[in-house]
Amino acid sequence: MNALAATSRNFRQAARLLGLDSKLQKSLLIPLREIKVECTIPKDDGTLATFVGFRVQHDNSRGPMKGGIRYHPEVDPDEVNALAQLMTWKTAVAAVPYGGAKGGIGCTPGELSRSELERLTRVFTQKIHDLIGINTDVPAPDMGTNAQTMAWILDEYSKFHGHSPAVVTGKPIDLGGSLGRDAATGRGVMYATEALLTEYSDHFRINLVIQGLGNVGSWAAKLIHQKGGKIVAVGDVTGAIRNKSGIDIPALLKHRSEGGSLEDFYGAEVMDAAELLVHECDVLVPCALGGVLNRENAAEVKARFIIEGANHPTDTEADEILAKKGVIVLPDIYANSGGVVVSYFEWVQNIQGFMWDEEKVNRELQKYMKNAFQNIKDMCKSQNCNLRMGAFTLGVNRVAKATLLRGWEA
Ligand SMILES: NC(=O)C1=CN([C@@H]2O[C@H](COP(=O)(O)OP(=O)(O)OC[C@H]3O[C@@H](n4cnc5c(N)ncnc54)[C@H](OP(=O)(O)O)[C@@H]3O)[C@@H](O)[C@H]2O)C=CC1
Ligand SMILES: O=C(O)CCC(=O)C(=O)O
Repeated sequence: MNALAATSRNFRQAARLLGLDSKLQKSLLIPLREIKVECTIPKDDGTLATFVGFRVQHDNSRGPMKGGIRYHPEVDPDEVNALAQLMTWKTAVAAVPYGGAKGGIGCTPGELSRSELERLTRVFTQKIHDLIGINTDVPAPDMGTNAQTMAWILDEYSKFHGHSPAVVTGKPIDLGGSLGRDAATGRGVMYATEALLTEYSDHFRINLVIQGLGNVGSWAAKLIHQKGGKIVAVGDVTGAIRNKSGIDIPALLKHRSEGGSLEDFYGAEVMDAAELLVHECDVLVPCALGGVLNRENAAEVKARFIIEGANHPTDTEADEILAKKGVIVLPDIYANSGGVVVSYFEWVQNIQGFMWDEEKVNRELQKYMKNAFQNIKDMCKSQNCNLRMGAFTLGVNRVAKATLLRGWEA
């Protein structure tokens, strides 16, 4: 079952629990708009290269649509559709006044030069500029994109519409970005882990495994390590390493920032990357691709808890296998919502023309994460369901309410 089928299935299950009628279900499920554009750029060697870009705007009943832009070879319409839908439920779970969207370009960013990436981003922005905007759809970074990508979108968009910092979030601080946004998704993962462990276990005196050391994974690793969590194995696209006494995360991140690879890090031993997700640990934190937990490996997972830093890391079959094993899964639409929460703070700061200090950003983020966790738990209790369904029913219910309040008059 692909990500779209799985996400839609979770939606339908939540809608049934909530007793939503079938017409409303249909209206909530079908995206408001799907955009597909051809992006041709001259490469540095003078030859042309054509890429396909997507933006799916799923729902705007609670506010402007919001979601990242991904640059990855596996970006396809179904995946972007699923990720846009997840954003609709995520913004509702987080209680930020947004709908959901997601975009992406099918490309391998590592194979493009900086100037090729800039040209590609500008061409994509030219093709979608009249469909995004401060009050319509506000992009942000996702896999393969970063603050620099947002700066190029902001610059290109502003050529058509005048200086518009609030059209993207996750941009550089010097262009109106928010303090704390770069760390926000990883920090949110840390707060989510803390909330779950406080509920079920012995706080941060536990062993963790983290997959992905990009924006989300590296910040999550750093902040969880600071809290006393022992990270016994990590992996990225090149492989994985382990150390049962705990990896020195600051040293590892410094080593990587200086161009070092996992393989040549002295403080851990290289392990088979395929074993990472089934490595002995208490908490598994996938922070890379979708669908990494599936029927091939779910039965072998040793963790008691899974914190979904990535979007849709656990496919439907894995979800069922893990539930039977008693593994508790903290779902993506809550666990990685710290990014969009601080994106909301960034957008608010841009509109107010006022900058918050980082302490306020982090304090507010913690408040949002705590409230959402409590709301999910309440939903789990009233619906007698697991955390994923608790989050889905919470999000879907809020979007359904907003949709009904707006009315159906043509
Ligand atoms: N950025 C954000 O604010 C948010 C991101 N997310 C989700 O978090 C996940 C990660 O995003 P983000 O950190 O931004 O992305 P990045 O591009 O910054 O990092 C991705 C990481 O995943 C690793 N990776 C890629 N492919 C594989 C693979 N096959 N096996 C193992 N590791 C792999 C990369 O390895 P390498 O370092 O070697 O390239 C990198 O460490 C995505 O699912 C994204 O949708 C969710 C909410 C917000
Ligand atoms: O910060 C944002 O607007 C969205 C981040 C994102 O794409 C996500 O939460 O998956």
